[in-house]
Amino acid sequence: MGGLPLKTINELKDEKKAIFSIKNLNLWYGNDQALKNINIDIMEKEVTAIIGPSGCGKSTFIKTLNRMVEMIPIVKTSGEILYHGKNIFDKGFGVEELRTTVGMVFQKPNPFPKSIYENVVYGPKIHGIKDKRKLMEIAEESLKSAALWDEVKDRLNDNAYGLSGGQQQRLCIARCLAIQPDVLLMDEPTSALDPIATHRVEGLIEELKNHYTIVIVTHSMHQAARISDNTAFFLSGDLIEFGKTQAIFSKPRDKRTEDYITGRFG
Ligand SMILES: Nc1ncnc2c1ncn2[C@@H]1O[C@H](COP(=O)(O)OP(=O)(O)OP(=O)(O)O)[C@@H](O)[C@H]1O
Repeated sequence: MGGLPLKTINELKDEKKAIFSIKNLNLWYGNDQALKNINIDIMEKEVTAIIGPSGCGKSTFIKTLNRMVEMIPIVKTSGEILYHGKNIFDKGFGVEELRTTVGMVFQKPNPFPKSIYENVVYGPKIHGIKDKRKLMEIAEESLKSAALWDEVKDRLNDNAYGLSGGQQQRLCIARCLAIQPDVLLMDEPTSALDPIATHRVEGLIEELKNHYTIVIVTHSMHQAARISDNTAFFLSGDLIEFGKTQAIFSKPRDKRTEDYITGRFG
């Protein structure tokens, strides 16, 4: 019987799907255009790094993915962002749900002024989980996934502000994981951390990508090269180049990308 040729394992591996498909995305703050006709696919269970000089639109771009940027009243957008095939800008699209499944970790760790435990179970409690045993299970699992459990298991009721910066950032990651997101947006998550804490969070990101899709804004070329699968280089609101990180860093197609990654500007 005839039929389609069997696919090799490598071909099957390459068949990851796009979680986000961004099509002709434009964004303005008042009259100033910050994103210009962006087209990019964010692939499932891969790390996509967003790089580029200060003010090029990196943060704006990732905050558009969970529609957080629209909290700023002067923001206008055009184009489409398909999330699992549905346009997030469509009327009736569930923004609250989007912000649950697309979690965000910020530059500076921002735990709540509550205990370590309460920080992690905050989201699940809001989503109606009341059972104490279930909440404890979620806390343990999330803290383990964020590689923090061993350091905090004996002091879950201590205030989160007593943790180091690196621990606070991993706690914020645990807080995101507790509501079972499928995407993690990270806006320079290690810029406020020392090299050892940075190393731990980078190791954690490599581990997390087995389960989650990650988009990370970074100013560190080394970090982008070390931890990402794909890299997007932005300049003045334009997406100059996007592709496999290895290719971008070894053979950039655009002279401007090359100048940026070799430190000639930015
Ligand atoms: N709330 C705002 N109101 C008006 N303009 C803004 C606002 N936020 C950002 N912008 C402008 O949009 C452009 C892109 O800013 P954005 O913060 O996205 O850049 P970035 O690449 O993340 O910069 P950085 O690396 O310095 O964090 C800049 O010109 C910035 O001044």
